[in-house]
Amino acid sequence: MPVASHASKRWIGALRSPLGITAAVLLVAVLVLAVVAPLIWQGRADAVQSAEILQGPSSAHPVGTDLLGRDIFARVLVATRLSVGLALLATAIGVTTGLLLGTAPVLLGRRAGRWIGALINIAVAFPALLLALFFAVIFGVGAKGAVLAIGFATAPGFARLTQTMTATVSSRDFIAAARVAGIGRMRILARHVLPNIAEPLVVSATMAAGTALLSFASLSFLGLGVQAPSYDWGRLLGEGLAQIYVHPAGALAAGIAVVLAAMAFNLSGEAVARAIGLRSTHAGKRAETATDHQIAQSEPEPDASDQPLLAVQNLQVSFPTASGEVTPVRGVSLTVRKGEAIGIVGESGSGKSLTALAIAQLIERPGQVRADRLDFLGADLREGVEQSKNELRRLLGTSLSMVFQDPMTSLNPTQRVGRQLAEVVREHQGADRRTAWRRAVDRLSAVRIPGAERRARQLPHEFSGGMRQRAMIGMGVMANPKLIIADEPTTALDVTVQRQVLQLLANIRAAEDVGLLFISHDVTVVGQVCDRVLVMYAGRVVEDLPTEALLHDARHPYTRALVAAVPDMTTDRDRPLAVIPGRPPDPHDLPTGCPYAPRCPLASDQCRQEDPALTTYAAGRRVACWHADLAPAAVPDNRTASDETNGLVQGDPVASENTDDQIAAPLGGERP
Ligand SMILES: Nc1ncnc2c1ncn2[C@@H]1O[C@H](COP(=O)(O)OP(=O)(O)OP(=O)(O)O)[C@@H](O)[C@H]1O
Repeated sequence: MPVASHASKRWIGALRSPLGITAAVLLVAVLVLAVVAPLIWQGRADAVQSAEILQGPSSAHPVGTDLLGRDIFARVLVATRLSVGLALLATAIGVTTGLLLGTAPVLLGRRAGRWIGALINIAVAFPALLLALFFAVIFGVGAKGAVLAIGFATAPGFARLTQTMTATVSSRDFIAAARVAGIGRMRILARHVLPNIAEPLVVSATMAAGTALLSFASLSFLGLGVQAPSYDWGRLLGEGLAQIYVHPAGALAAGIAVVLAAMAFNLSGEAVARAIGLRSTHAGKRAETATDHQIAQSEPEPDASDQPLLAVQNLQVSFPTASGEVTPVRGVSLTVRKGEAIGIVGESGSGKSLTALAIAQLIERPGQVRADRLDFLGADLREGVEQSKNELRRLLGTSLSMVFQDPMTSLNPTQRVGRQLAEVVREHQGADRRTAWRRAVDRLSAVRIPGAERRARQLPHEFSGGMRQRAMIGMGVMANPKLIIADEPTTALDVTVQRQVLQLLANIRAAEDVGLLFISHDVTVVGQVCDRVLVMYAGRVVEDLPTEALLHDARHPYTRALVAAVPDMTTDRDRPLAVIPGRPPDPHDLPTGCPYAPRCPLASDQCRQEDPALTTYAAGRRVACWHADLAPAAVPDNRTASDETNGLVQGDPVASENTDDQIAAPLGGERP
């Protein structure tokens, strides 16, 4: 298989390098000696020969003899088992404890995680050897105490590393998708988090073994580790040091053994890191060229006939700040019916994504979601409302899909695509492995991935950007969702692939009668896909209108400015693109009155003093503007001449101020 052969080539390459060869030879020698040395040389090492006390090196005793005439070389070889064995045991204790502490935030939730994080921070601040000495005193003198001491001293560093990497992986979209899919914490940890952090952990563990070996030798040397009559390298070093002026070779032998064994572990860690480093560079390059997003998934639930799929009233999302609270979503109301596509459009920061995340129950503490109503398929999703968590989890997991935007984080890079799709039906429908796999291949074909059977066995980096996105949509429809929430699903794609993906979403909606909540900053794209459009500004819906009305009958000056900023075939290409001047307000510092007033060409004193409510002025049409009636009823055809009326300025969006927040028309975009 190409993946396997590629991976094995890298490992073979790393193993054949001078570093790889040295590390492998040293490690194998140390491990073999640890096993066989006591079997072969134990008798010789323990044989007391009073006639040969403190002899120098000779052919019979290569590094001489000790105070009791015992052969030091044989003793150093025999001590390999205890020295290496105890170091490995201490490392295992350290790694396990570190893993448990580092993954605690994922398993126990944020609050417990914060306490444990604080504990780790305190522990990490102490040098490991100092901690080892501290624990050695607590656990008592002897090998057992030293193992525990070194193990617990290793744990904080490992916990910190695990915690950091877990947090990084946890913020990626495939984890959010798994959570929407209702996959439990333990399983997310085992299937999605640990495989993605395993490689650096293995490298650190190998290097930690080298450090544990040195620490153990130090404790034994100080008399806190292995006690007579047992002996390890640390103890032999101590004994040899007493005679160093008589014959230095005796002391050196144990010292060299410690150095060589520690090198064996550290170099092995380096070699593994290099093999992985090659791989990450490769994967990174592939990922850079990829573009896409992601879905979580779903499964059929009997639908209550004409009840809306999703009913949201006065949704608010807040976060605590140093001076109180900021509320980036300030009272959004919307309804999505079966088979209906609703678009949410607005500039960056208007609260579109937070609205989607709040609906999918993905706002994490300390974020707070409040709503007068938040019903999905008749179930009340609001926090604190008496609901069985398991039922809610199942409902969201089976009936709601999320498609995310981020091209880099859409699929779990360590799992084959087919397996990721199959997991959805295995989790919620208890399908057996083969059935789930067949369904995954079937869904990949349904989203027009050629050679679905073969592709299902590949890893995400082998897919092109558009293909990964289609695979994500395939995952989204693994279990027949009732609602798909797509957050900027085509932003990172080129125009052709974008069109294919939009078509695919439209087909799925038509064929499966799925509701779609489609979020985009691009009014053109929303116009192509949706039946209705909600325009968001500063955390509120400022206009709600059918897509047909978007072009010629929008009433809010902001909507009109968004539409007018999109170039079309009649746009004068010699003039710079039109942009909306100024930037959206900061949710921390909203102006009094209508938040759009500072940018609005129609703003009056009333606008600057009173915030207009979203008001229904015709069936299915709502607007929040004091001057909705004054606004020209349509965008005139000659948009260049009318840009001023729409509040646009001519300017190079790249060169002008506040570029990021302005709507620049997509290249090659079409009018809705
Ligand atoms: N965890 C958070 N804590 C505090 N503020 C947040 C948090 N997440 C988002 N915000 C703020 O909420 C506002 C709305 O964010 P949101 O991501 O919903 O915007 P958006 O309209 O989706 O923009 P974009 O198109 O760039 O994704 C932004 O000002 C953002 O800085």
